[in-house]
Amino acid sequence: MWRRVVSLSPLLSSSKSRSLNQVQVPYGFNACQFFYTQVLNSALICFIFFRFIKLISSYFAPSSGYMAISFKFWEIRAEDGVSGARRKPFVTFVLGGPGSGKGTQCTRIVNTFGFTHLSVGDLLRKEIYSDSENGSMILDTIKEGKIVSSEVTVKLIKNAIEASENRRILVDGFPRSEENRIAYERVVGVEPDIVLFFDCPKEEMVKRVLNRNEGRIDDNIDTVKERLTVFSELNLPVIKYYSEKGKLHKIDGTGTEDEIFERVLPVFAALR
Ligand SMILES: Nc1ncnc2c1ncn2[C@@H]1O[C@H](COP(=O)(O)OP(=O)(O)O)[C@@H](O)[C@H]1O
Ligand SMILES: O=c1ccn([C@@H]2O[C@H](COP(=O)(O)OP(=O)(O)O)[C@@H](O)[C@H]2O)c(=O)[nH]1
Ligand SMILES: [Mg+2]
Repeated sequence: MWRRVVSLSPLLSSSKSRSLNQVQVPYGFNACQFFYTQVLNSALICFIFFRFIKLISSYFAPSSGYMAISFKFWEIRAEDGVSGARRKPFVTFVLGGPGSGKGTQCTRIVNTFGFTHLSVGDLLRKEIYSDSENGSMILDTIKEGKIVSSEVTVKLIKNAIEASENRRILVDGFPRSEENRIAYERVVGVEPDIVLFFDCPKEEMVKRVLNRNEGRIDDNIDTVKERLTVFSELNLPVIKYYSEKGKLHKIDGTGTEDEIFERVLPVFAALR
């Protein structure tokens, strides 16, 4: 009996237990040998079993507790700029000009597909009111319709992604320039999985922004004009980049909110 167990446990049978085995007491009760073989074997099997379950669940059950553990692992690796392969969060960038309906459609995607919505504009506005050292610079930049430096924005996004327990994340309104995009990839270490672009005529965007009625300092005709120029000059190249990479889903942003969402649904159909 002993011989059989020991021969099945090459990893656990130490040279000591093997020599004991060879010298004598192969059939007698030996507490030390019993521990090395039976108890440690069971522990090893349990360990391997749970590692296996964890690995499987990280691939097939994104919202499970095990996935949360895997996500933490990704965070640690992302610090080094290393892509965590399939363990990373599932990130969707949501792009479009001012008033194209990004925020509105994000709310629907959240409700239907369980994403967490990170509006980068909202993150920046929070900074203004939280008395942070960058507050006044952000306020001035938003008022002028320009783009806040990548150093500030990417840090806010990275922190928000790391704070999220949810693996599915919508990054709304970013990257707004090629420089933004490159900085994000350098700091966070991964590319987005999907990029949505709400394509809307300028006159419609201006009309929506001027009717938005949220008390925003940039919802006025002068700022919106500047934002449209910035959008054409700096944001369109980003959209082109993702289009060439085959990641872009261009959505017609005209019509009712319902009609637009109908066009969004197929993009995420596989995630239902
Ligand atoms: N399909 C639509 N038709 C008319 N108004 C819309 C539509 N989608 C959004 N809006 C309104 O237009 C304004 C801008 O929408 P929002 O989602 O904030 O756009 P963005 O985030 O791209 O600036 C909001 O007041 C919103 O309620
Ligand atoms: O990545 C970003 C996102 C926003 N902004 C600034 O925040 C403003 C408002 O952005 P938001 O996405 O809230 O506006 P929206 O497009 O939804 O109207 C922009 O015009 C920019 O000045 C920025 O600098 N970088
Ligand atoms: Mg918005």
